[in-house]
Parts: sequence; C-alpha cells; structure tokens
Amino acid sequence: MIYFDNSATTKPDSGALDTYRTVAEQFFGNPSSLHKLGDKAKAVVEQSREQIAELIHAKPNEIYFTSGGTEGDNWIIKGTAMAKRMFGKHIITTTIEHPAVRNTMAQLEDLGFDVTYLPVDSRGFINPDDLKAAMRDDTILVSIMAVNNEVGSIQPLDKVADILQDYPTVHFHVDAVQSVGKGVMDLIRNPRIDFLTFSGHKFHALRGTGFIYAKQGRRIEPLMAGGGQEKDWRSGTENTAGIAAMAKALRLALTDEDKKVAREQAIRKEITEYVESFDHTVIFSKLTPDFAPHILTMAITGVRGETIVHAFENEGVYMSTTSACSSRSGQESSTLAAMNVDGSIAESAFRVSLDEDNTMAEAEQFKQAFKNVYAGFMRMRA
Ligand SMILES: Cc1ncc(COP(=O)(O)O)c(C=O)c1O
Repeated sequence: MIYFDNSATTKPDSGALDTYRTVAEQFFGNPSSLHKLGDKAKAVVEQSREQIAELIHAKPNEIYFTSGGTEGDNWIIKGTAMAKRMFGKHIITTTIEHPAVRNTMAQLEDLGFDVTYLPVDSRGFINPDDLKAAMRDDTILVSIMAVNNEVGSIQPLDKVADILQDYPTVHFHVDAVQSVGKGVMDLIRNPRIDFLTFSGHKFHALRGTGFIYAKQGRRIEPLMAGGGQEKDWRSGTENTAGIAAMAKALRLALTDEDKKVAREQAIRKEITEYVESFDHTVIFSKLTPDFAPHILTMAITGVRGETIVHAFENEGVYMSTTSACSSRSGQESSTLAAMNVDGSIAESAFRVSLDEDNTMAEAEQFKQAFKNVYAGFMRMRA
C-alpha cells in the first residue's frame, strides 16, 4: 500500500501515540482541578504550550489549543468579526481558501459583513496589487492561506505583510494548516502576521487537536463560552493527552525539515516528469519554488477524478481528487475553478500528497501504477 493522501490526513506518529497513552493514563486529571492530579495535568498542558511556542518562534501566551484547523479558522475569523464589528464590517480573503474559511465568510456575509474575494491567476496565486486596491477604511480582517491545499501554491505573504504595514489595526490571519514541515516557517512567521491556524492531524498528531497563534496584544472574541479555560478565550476541558502528543509530533515534523523538503521535492519531480511525458495529462502544481513540496495535482483528461482515484486504489495507491472533502461530495475543485481551469479538465483532477516518510521506491511503484491505470483508460477510450 502506498499512502499518497497526506494533505487529507497523516498517519499518527508512533512516538506521539506513546505520549498520548502515557499522558492519558498518568495525567488524566482535569487541569482545572485543585488537587495534585489536576496540577500535574495543568503542568503537561503548559509544558506543551511552551514547546509549541518555541518551535514556531512565538511566546507561550500566544498559543491557544483548539480541536483542529476548522475550529481555528472559524474562531479567528468570527472572533475578529465579533471583536471589531464596531470599527467596520469589511473582510478580505481569497477565492481559493479551504471551506473552513470560505464557508465561515459566507456565514458572516449572511450577518451583514461585506467580504471581498481576491482572484488568483492561472497558477493559483493572488496578486498583492489586488489586495492594495481592495483595502478600505472599514476593513477589519485580511485572511489569506499560506499553502493552498488543492494545488500547493504558496501565497506571497511577505508582500501582503508589506502592504498591511500601512494598516496596523487590521487583523492579518494566515491559514497555515498545510504548512508544517514544508519549508515555509520564515514566511508564516512574518512579524506582521497576527493569527495563524494549525491542525495536528496534518503533521502526524491526533485527529481533534490543533492550535492557533494569536499575537500578543491582538484580541478576538471567544467562540466557545464556558468554564474559562485558555485564559477565558476557549472554554472546554483541555485534551491533555492530545495536546502533549501534538507538541511531540510538531517537534518531530520540524526536525531535519530541509532534508524532508528536499526528499519530497525529489519525489514530486520524479512523478511530475513521468506523468508529463504522457499525452492527455495536465499538471497544475508546478515544479517552481513557489509551490509546496508535498502537493502534486494533475489530470488525465476525459476521465473523472473519482474514477482515477479508484483505479489507483486498485493498484494499491491511496490519494484524493483535489481535496478529501470534495472527493466525497463529488464537488468540483474550487481552487481550479478560481484558476479558470476549464470544467471538463478540472473534473479529471487528482491529488498526490506526500509526507516525509514517502520514498523514491514508492515513486517508482506509483509510476508503474500510473502506466497500468493510463493504459486501461486509453483502452476504454479506443
Ligand atoms: C488549508 C486547510 N485549512 C483548514 C483545514 C481544516 O482542518 P481540520 O481538518 O483540522 O479541521 C484543512 C484540512 O484539510 C486545510 O487543508
């Protein structure tokens, strides 16, 4: 079996699972309880916060734990809208955001907020000049993802940050869910960025864990009201074991990052060049440095993406159409539509997404599988 669906989710790291089990068994107290078991659990949560902060070059009081990327995106966007609505109701985002951002924006539009969606070019990149033109006196939030989950384009956040220097009160949020261990830490740690969203299960931690970075001094309203955990910002009993496992997984994901990126780049190049040599193929994720190392979206024209995914499954290769969410719903890729890709080509798209455990031997097996799958489709076509 070859697992090439790492942008959908990653396999939990065995060290992170060990940590989960140890903490769940030994530190099961409620971190808010006054007794020793509570104190110990609280200490685990705070140590994890310190580790995570150090790993992403932030301060511990800038890290808040969540249940994952969807919650983080919802919280930062709605929390900003609630906190800043008296100053303005204009928000800027892009046409290629994950549904966790896109559908949150749609909810805010229903509530009377005005959202500008920046277009992308045919490669999947916003133009910073469009942002400059869209900024208004009543703009309260700019939300732009770092690495697009469908094609892997890395957005020009440094240029966005430069523009936003002139608008110091506007919140700048970056969805960094697809960014961990992908060589973009310098980009996402630009000092002008106020909020970042992370999701544990995208870097070998467990499902249902995540965190946000909120720059000291920036305020959002809580979404989760309740017992006042996370300094009253995010109520709910802390997932102590999940948080500790996430801190461990993050450390592992960021260890030897350059080497891992180079390996993923090499595998992506190998597959890209092979697929490109066949007729009726289209590659959306380019080999240039402005694309993330782990995402490779392509198409075999005339065949539906779902059909391609199942044909590869029969060859023992697991992947998605352009995203796991759109795979199930059968929806067309919103990123490819925004890139103006013809619908008949977009419906043939499929995504290989790598992680640091994938090997060149797997790339060779993929090539063989591709050859078989392709030959089958061509026979059907003839
Ligand atoms: C860019 C991006 N943002 C947000 C999410 C949502 O994260 P989660 O699955 O942790 O809710 C995903 C998941 O695929 C994603 O790729």
